[in-house]
Amino acid sequence: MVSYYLAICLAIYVAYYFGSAVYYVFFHSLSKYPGPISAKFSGWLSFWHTARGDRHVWLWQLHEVYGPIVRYRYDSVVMSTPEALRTIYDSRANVQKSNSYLVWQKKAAPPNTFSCVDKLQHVRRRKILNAAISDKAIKSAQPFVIKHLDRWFDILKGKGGDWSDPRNISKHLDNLQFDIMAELCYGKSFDTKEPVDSSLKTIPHDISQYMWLMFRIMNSPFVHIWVWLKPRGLDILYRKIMPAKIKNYVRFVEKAVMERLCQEESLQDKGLEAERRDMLHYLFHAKDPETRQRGYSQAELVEEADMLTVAATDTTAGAMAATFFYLSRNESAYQKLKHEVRTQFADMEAIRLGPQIRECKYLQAVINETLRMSPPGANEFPREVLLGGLRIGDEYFPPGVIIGCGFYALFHDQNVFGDPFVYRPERWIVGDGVSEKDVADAERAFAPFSIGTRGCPGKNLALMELSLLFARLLHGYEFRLAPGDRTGEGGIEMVWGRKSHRQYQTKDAFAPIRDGPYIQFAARV
Ligand code: HEM
Repeated sequence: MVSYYLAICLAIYVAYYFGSAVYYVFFHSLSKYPGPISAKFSGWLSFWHTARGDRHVWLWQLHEVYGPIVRYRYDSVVMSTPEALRTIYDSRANVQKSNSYLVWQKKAAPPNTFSCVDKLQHVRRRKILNAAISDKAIKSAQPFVIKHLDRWFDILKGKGGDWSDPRNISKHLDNLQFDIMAELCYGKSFDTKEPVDSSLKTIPHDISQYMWLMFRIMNSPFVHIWVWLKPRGLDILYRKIMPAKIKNYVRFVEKAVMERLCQEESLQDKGLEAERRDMLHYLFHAKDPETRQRGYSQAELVEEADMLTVAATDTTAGAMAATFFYLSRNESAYQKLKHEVRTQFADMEAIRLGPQIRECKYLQAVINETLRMSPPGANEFPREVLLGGLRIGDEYFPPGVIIGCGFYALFHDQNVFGDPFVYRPERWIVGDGVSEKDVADAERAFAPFSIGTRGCPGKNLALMELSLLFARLLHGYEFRLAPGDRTGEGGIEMVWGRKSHRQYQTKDAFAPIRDGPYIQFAARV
């Protein structure tokens, strides 16, 4: 009897699956768009590439085969034109983050700024966050950043004029960036970069693993069920079965933030000014622009500080690792950058935010070109079209459709960049065969921090860190690729789009999962 009912259930399920497949392939509003046949009625192909870590490359391949608009899931399309980029992520676009972002919320409430989907709720949260990561806050963060950078150079450099042992730069940068963000967000230096054993050393790695897991869930065919179950017991269950390391980390963050908040509260009660002006200080004092009351409750502060650390660690450390990869393989770029910083600044002390560093055009070009070749945010940042629909050029997308622009794919579009797999910082500087129009066209197709109200609030902090790191390093030290190292390179045996040994290969987990290159350091002689 049981097997009879099971057979009926299975038959209903199979009939439903085939019925909906026919609907999605032939009658859905996206059926006119090209794409792989299995992607037209399911999400499994997208999930398969997510699980392999090559989803960003796969989206690029799809555009190469099918053109600028591709249906890559039954309910989703990607576009790879500058116009699509500028329309979809514009503040006024009639879209919101897709519901799949809800997988990133640890608890249903309070949501953090990143995973908040509701547009109105996000506007309020974002205004408060902008006040906390203002230019003033970034300037106050500078001494903390410099302190960590200089100590990091000191740890990595060799003795005298000798080259140091080869260092896996990804691992060292994870620890550097985590120390910087912990100092800014939790008000504590965790010193995971120090050459001593510490149980905290693996935390950046644990954060990457957490992102890798969540990104796979976000792009899985069962994401809607996951999101539905979250407030219905899944969050509690997930917290229980969370890997011990992540659990420890979450507890650790809560404790650190609470301690720091107590300090701020006690100073406020005594009417004293805080000496430490880290990001947590600004988050604590951030006001809701409408009510003029404190912007965050304690629970929201913990959530926001944690979110900032996660959002900042792998993205910025990934961009730094990629810059090491490209500079250590491009002698001319390395020499030009070294020449620029050594002529622009009399000594390392002078290397700070300000007009002098803004004049380092080659430094900015190196950063741009790295973020183009290896964008830390490489996916298509999916958006749901809202009531009223969305028009992009001649295309109309009805409400409910998911739309995005694959950042990696667009930044490697041959129509815009000509030689997209070649590392050429010069493409960002007018002169030497590069016209103003060339630079303007490239800039229009390039937004590694995204744009609009959901663009990255940490952009200036990340750019400050990248500029200070490479300007100070090349002023006071030398570095080179460890002889024979090939870690992180593409290769002929890899999939189409990963074949160049001069491109840094990463796995997309919303932020990049990476390894190498191995770098040697020496003091300037
Ligand atoms: C090179 C480094 C970085 C890159 C390339 C980058 C890129 C991005 C991109 C593309 C987005 C949009 C994501 C989306 O639409 O889903 C984003 C959002 C965000 N980023 Fe960054 N980011 C970087 C560093 C940082 C840093 C240092 C912080 C914090 C201090 C940060 C905090 C955030 C937050 C909070 C959001 C969500 C904003 C919102 O939804 O309103 N990021 N970032």
